[in-house]
Amino acid sequence: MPAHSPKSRNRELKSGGGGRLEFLVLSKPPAALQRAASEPPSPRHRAVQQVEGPGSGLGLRRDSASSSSQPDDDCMKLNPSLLGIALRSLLAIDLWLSKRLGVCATEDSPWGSARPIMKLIEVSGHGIPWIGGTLYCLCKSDSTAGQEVLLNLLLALILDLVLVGIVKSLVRRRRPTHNKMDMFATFSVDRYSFPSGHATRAALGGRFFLNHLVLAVPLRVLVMLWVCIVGLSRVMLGRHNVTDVVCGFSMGYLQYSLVEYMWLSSSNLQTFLRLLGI
Ligand SMILES: CC(C)=CCC/C(C)=C/CC/C(C)=C/COP(=O)(O)O
Repeated sequence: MPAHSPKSRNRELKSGGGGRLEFLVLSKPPAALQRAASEPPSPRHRAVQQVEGPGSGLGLRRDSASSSSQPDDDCMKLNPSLLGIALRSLLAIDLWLSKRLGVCATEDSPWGSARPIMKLIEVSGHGIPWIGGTLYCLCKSDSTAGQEVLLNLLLALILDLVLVGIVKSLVRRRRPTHNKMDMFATFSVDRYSFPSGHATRAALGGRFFLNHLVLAVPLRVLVMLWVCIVGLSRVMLGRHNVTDVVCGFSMGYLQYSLVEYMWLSSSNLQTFLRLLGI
């Protein structure tokens, strides 16, 4: 008998033909399939429906009676895309890895004794010392070149706070469950974790330092090390998942490029300050 005869198709259908069945549905719904749709769901499919809930998009909802009225929509649901599977796998790896790396999440964690030093690193990447420090240096600076760099840094840090706040409130990804929320001076959006504001600031500030300060090689290495340690400490403290930090680094890196692109020269700044009446 040929492999794709109607009888063999029906046999696959009755034996719950798996992925094969999905292709048959995509091409043209045979009469046997429509009959199957009106039959009560098998216990296995009922269980899957309960686990995934409605709208999970995993494609096993073909069994529900209502689905026979919208065959085109069903075709989409029956075939989880490769991208979807890849994203789900990445997310699962991210959660697993972040939990394993969250060794300083509480005092009772395996590396709980290193928590104070991790929190010190957290302070070094916090917005208050960065913005406060830049403002202080700006007041103390007596050269036009220095003022220009510092004012651009200040604007960059403010832009970073705004952009991170916007992305956090759009994505609304919860912080890891093992995180103990004992951070100081947070905004309300900081209950969300994507992207890591410390990581964006570290990448932005690190690039700023490397490009605008004349530093000896050991100091340049130290700056890069600090950026990496800030990122790692976010995951070790349980504040973030790995993807929050990786995306935070990318976002901070891009923000620096944006700041370079929109760089305000000292003459522009003086006009700007005059407009503000300062
Ligand atoms: C000068 C002034 C008003 C600064 C505000 C700085 C401030 C409160 C920034 C928030 C920093 C923060 C807690 C970010 C969250 O970082 P994640 O890495 O946990 O996303």
